[in-house]
Amino acid sequence: MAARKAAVGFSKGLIEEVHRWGAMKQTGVSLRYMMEFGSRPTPRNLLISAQFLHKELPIRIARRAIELDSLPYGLSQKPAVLKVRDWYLDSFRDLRSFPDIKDKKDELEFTQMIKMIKVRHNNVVPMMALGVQQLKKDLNPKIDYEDLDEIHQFLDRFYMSRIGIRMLIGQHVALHDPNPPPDCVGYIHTKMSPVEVARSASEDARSICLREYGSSPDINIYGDPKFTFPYVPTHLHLMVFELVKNSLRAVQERFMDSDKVAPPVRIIVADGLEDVTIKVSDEGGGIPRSGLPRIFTYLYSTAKNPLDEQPDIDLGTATTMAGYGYGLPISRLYARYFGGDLQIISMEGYGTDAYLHLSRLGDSQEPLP
Ligand SMILES: Nc1ncnc2c1ncn2[C@@H]1O[C@H](COP(=O)(O)OP(=O)(O)OP(=O)(O)O)[C@@H](O)[C@H]1O
Repeated sequence: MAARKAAVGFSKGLIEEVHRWGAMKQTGVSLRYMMEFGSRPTPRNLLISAQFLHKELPIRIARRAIELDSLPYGLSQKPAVLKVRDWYLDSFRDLRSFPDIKDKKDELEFTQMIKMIKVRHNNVVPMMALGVQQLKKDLNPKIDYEDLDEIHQFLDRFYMSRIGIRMLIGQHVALHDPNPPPDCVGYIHTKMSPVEVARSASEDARSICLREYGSSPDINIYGDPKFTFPYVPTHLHLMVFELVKNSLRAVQERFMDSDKVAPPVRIIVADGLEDVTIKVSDEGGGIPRSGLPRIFTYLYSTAKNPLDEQPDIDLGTATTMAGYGYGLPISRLYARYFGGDLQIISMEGYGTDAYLHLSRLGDSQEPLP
């Protein structure tokens, strides 16, 4: 990275520091630990948490900055990717130039700073999507997507790391809330009802479907609404929303011109001892077996990237990832982040079942790419 002209504005010393920190070991945290630690947000614990982040965030960010700079096929040189890389370098510099955190005043200032870092990185996903699109334009039409597996693997690592960084920052910031909602520890709801979250995510997906098509299939949810377990509702909401949106679209497309009534999308919530599993089933015609390997990739999307036309639009408020073809791969990362997983089983000619497994124990460590 040191020799590259693109790293303009960043001193040689800083780039060397990035490499030093990028080689240090990352420390993962489990959901259970975040919950137990966060349940006592005393000034002393907030101080410990800030000191941990002061050391941990630059390590994680440095690794990403280095990787962003060594991507194959010239992806690192795409303007959108350079921009993302610069955001990572800016944040690394901000963190490293912050002095040791010794008291409450330092802690509050540090919290403000990481809050700002989180905002700086809001548009990383669409910006990287733009970079990938710029690359695809160069490589077309001879592109062999199998060769791009390296880029797919990189994006999986990159977005997984981003989920972790944003979780750590968001959690620390949220612990400062003087009046947290009942049963909430930062981002974690200690008594989250998956049925309730599935209901709310379904309603959101349904209203998008209504807006797009003028009508929408029904959604039936089966499961005990009183069953709860500790999880991050925003993560679950995002995953169920993406799955239901896909199902609604498939059913709608299949039945809108037919005189048959569209069959409902069915959501089943099962509470096992190890896993809570949420199945989203539709009769939207399924996915051909030959197409299945593609559905979890970042590189096949045919959707237009809005940034391509208006590079300066504010995506901070836009619906996340709408139309990038990122719904499934990103949802799977969210599931895996806390030790779960996402599987898609299809019956071509009939429909699709998505199995979303969430680990109930909450003691799996963050995956740290
Ligand atoms: N339930 C389903 N039935 C039929 N096809 C599906 C279903 N779920 C996903 N697919 C197929 O998999 C592709 C990838 O889905 P994914 O959610 O990752 O992206 P997308 O829906 O195209 O875009 P985005 O979610 O970003 O708006 C879809 O475009 C669709 O072709």
